[in-house]
Amino acid sequence: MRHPDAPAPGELLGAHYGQCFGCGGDQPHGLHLEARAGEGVSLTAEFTVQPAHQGAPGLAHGGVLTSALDETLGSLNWLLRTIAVTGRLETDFVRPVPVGTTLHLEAEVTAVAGRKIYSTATGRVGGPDGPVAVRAEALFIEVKVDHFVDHGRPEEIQAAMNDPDQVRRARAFEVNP
Ligand SMILES: CCCCCCCCCCCCCCCC(=O)SCCNC(=O)CCNC(=O)[C@H](O)C(C)(C)COP(=O)(O)OP(=O)(O)OC[C@H]1O[C@@H](n2cnc3c(N)ncnc32)[C@H](O)[C@@H]1OP(=O)(O)O
Repeated sequence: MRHPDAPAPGELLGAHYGQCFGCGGDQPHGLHLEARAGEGVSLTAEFTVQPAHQGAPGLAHGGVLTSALDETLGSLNWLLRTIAVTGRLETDFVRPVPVGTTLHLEAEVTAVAGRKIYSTATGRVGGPDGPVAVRAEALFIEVKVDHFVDHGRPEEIQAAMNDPDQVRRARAFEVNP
């Protein structure tokens, strides 16, 4: 399943889009999640809960934690070199996550069937081997670049197509043997 041209284990994966809420470096409101390739079709990522991410006082909002899991699972696309979007995402919230906590995430693809990519992720607190705070199971569906061109707001699509860095990133996903 791992694409032969996938980033090597240990390599930082970078952002798939600068304005992405999950991983974009140019997105001031974002999570700034950084993912690193693992062995096989797996990866690790880290995200530190900021005061802007609160639900209850001093605690992370569940939807923000789900976004971090979604982004981590979506980053597996880099290893498959496939463009895919989240079709289904189920999250278990196991422990509350205080502001200031670094969530240590790991994700892996468990099966691929046609356009369907099944994956799982966990988020641990206190270190990469700490207790599980959140976990998720997901189904991503493979799409073509047209999915974004057809449905995205024209302003952002045009800006993305005029940005050589973005075009290079999108192409990296579309070169499939
Ligand atoms: C210039 C621009 C550059 C851009 C460069 C971009 C770079 C790369 C960006 C990546 C970005 C990632 C970002 C983070 C991850 C998100 O957050 S993605 C955003 C959230 N997700 C979405 O917006 C997806 C919205 N949903 C959809 O568009 C459509 O429902 C989908 C997912 C494309 C599927 O529609 P479809 O293509 O018509 O496929 P469909 O035949 O319905 O389903 C295919 C199969 O999946 C199954 N399925 C579909 N949905 C479900 C479901 N919810 N539950 C169970 N089964 C399902 C179907 O039953 C079917 O199964 P089979 O019959 O084949 O066994």
